[in-house]
Amino acid sequence: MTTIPPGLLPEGLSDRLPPQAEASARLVRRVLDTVATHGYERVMPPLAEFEDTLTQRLTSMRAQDLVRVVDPVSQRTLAFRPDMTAQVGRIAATRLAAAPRPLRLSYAGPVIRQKASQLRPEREKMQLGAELIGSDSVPAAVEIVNIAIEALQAAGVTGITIDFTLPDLVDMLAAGPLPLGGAQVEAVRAELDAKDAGALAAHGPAAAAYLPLIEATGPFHAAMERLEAFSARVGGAIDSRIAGLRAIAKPIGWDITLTLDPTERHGFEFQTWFGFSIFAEGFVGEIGRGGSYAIARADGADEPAMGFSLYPDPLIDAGFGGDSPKRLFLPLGHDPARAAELRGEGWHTIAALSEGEDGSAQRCSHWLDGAGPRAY
Ligand SMILES: N[C@@H](Cc1c[nH]c[nH+]1)C(=O)O
Repeated sequence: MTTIPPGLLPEGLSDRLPPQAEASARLVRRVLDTVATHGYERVMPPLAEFEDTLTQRLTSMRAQDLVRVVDPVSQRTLAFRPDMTAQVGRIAATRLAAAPRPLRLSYAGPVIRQKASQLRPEREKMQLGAELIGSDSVPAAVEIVNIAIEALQAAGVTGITIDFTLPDLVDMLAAGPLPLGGAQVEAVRAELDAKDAGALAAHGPAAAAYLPLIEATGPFHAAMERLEAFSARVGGAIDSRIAGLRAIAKPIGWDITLTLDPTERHGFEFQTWFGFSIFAEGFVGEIGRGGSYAIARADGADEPAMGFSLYPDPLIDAGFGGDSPKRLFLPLGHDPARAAELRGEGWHTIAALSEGEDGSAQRCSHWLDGAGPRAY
């Protein structure tokens, strides 16, 4: 058997080093502190759990996305969590089943997927977020979207774009005013994903009726007008969804760019009537996502919920939040009380352990010369 070099990690798993590890922790702290001010209390589910309990709560959690291991203790298959929302749902449906609703919970931690995405090679990602359990109403969506924005802004993220979507729109239309056969639904969804008008029309007149949805994409207000015109043509079938989207958009600040992609479903496998993606200027791919969904309760009923998750790793990789504090070298024999004061003022101190140490080699910009810091 060949030995594995000590520095080699499995594909898609990596170390975070200084200063990014601290930048990541700081961003997580700021986001969670902000959501806590809105009453969201933190839960810490385990990194792995029984595969069955992880996949039961959210219908879209497909077993093939999971990294699985056989637990030598229980002899059962365990899976690493690919998304903490499912775990929060399990907690809400079991241990906190009797807690008053709406229940507001927050979380942060690594999640692991079997396959990396097309945009990023990592299989382990930091995920953090908030879930509002007990409602999937428009006011719940307003709360969740605005807290997501506030938390990102408090962490220093600028140039935020929110892209709204209606994840179950095609299903709803296919079951109502624009009927489609079983196989046709999938074909229409695929062509809408590809925004391929020609291919959509080629599936026949029933499919072609969905063409205006391709046009109802882009900057929010113009796209909403096209969606309204479409709704009028199908007997006002999606008027209530449109009113919901308008109500959610209304309180969002002018500094946020809003867009609409009503049939976007990538990443919205379990969301119901409302979904949104979060982008930050200069970063490829989403940095967050959220929406409405249903949690399966122990009694078989579904409980409505609304939430968001952030994936801040792309921001951290790009150096976001990496502003390192000033480092001060403390020579042997320094005044510990003065050093404590300076730490209180924001310095990070690096204390000499032996004679002859060089503070600048420890990346210190200053050293403690008597009572005050002096630059190298
Ligand atoms: N956890 C979901 C987003 C979400 C949170 N709550 C509802 N939806 C995701 O990462 O795709």
